[in-house]
Amino acid sequence: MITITNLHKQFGNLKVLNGLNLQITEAGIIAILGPNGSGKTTLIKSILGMVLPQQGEIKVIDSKVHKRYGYRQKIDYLPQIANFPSNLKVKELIEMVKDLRGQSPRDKELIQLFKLEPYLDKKLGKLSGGSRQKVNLVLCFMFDSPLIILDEPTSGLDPVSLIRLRELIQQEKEKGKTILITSHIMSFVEEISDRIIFLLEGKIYFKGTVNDLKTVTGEPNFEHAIAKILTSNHA
Ligand SMILES: Nc1ncnc2c1ncn2[C@@H]1O[C@H](COP(=O)(O)OP(=O)(O)OP(=O)(O)O)[C@@H](O)[C@H]1O
Repeated sequence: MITITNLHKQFGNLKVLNGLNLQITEAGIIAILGPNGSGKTTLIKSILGMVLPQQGEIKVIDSKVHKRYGYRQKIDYLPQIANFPSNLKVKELIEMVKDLRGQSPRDKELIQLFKLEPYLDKKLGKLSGGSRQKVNLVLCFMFDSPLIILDEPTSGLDPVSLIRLRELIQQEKEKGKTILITSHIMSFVEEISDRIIFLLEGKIYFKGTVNDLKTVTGEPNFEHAIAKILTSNHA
């Protein structure tokens, strides 16, 4: 599904990705973890062709991504920060995205799931952070793509919405999709992930299951296992 070879990305003097190699061949839920600033979003944006690396090759669903964007039709993406036009109403934005994408959407079901009906006539600039995130989720899950990339999907959600999101992600996984996800909520990552990828110093430091990480670090608690990697590497 995704093959990344020798990926280098720096912003000015700051080396963020430094010869990163990654292969994702199996479907399922894969969490991309790492400390703040370790390059999770940069990696995701490189996969999406939104960040152009200095060196390296990325293939997604058998297409090389360099300056070709057709493959994005096969990806549903939830950005970490959604810059919605503040004067647009929720329903107007949803309609606009539906027109742009031109695929059959399932917006109604998702609006119901996240209880967004009372907000459809409200302007996006007037919504709370959590409600904006729910709109972001509706836009992302509205289409039926084989690859889903979620950058901090849990951001701002209340516990009930978190449970609904978790169920939704599980349902998408059961359809045989590949789902990449970043989150700083370790309990969410532990519950949902089939595999984790840990980024450190511009490379993949660890790849395996949550249980593999616990074994390798000798820490039965997931949060402590992550902390052990960070403290032993002075990250
Ligand atoms: N467009 C840019 N211009 C300059 N520096 C950038 C740019 N985008 C990212 N960076 C820098 O690259 C580094 C990696 O950023 P990135 O957002 O990929 O990290 P992250 O692992 O997703 O962090 P977080 O956990 O805080 O979301 C950071 O130091 C960031 O400031």
